[in-house]
Amino acid sequence: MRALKFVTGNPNKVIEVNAILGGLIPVEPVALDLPEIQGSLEEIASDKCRRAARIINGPVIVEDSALEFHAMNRLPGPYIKYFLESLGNDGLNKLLHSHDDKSADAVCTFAFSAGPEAEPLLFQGRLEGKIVPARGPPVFGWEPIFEHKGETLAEMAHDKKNKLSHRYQALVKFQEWLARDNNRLLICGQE
Ligand SMILES: O=c1nc[nH]c2c1ncn2[C@H]1C[C@H](O)[C@@H](COP(=O)(O)OP(=O)(O)OP(=O)(O)O)O1
Ligand SMILES: [Mg+2]
Repeated sequence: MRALKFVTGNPNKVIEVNAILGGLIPVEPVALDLPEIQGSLEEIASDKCRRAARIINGPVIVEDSALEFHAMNRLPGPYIKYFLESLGNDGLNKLLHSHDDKSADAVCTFAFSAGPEAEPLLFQGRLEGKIVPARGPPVFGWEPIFEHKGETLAEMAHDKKNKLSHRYQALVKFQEWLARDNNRLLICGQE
């Protein structure tokens, strides 16, 4: 089977995507941190995917992750990476100090393109939670401050995160699409 290229600068995403897809299709990471436009989650993921398809010149996936604070009209949203780099998990908590509503959504938008001429297809997943002072190992991004049903993502066992996360929800939709028609065969060829 041909491997499907996954263009991302984030090794933690690669680990999770491989764990979630569990060998259904072979995924080959391409370590590139592509530029990201401003816009809706869908516009950002589609644009990143078009850039990736031009570079790879063949089938490719990318994903964009957002963190939406309900009290802040869903900001930082797709700009969470820069907020996290500038403010840290502690600073992200402080943004919500004056708000009673600490609820937040983690959103993952996967985009697949068959090649440079093709329009990207989008698969989005969402996980509800709330922003709390950091708990658990600070290994991956904002995991320590995103609590879902009493546990932060950093405290949660990896197996468990990978069966309920925003990334999992998005990949369920991608797997449904792969299972339809001959889509998987089209991308990966014969076994
Ligand atoms: O499950 C997650 N749990 C905790 N943190 C997470 C998660 N997923 C993404 N993150 C962080 C990484 C980055 O700080 C930001 C998303 O930004 P985002 O542009 O999508 O990721 P990135 O630039 O690291 O990699 P890429 O090259 O695929 O764009 O949220
Ligand atoms: Mg990025």
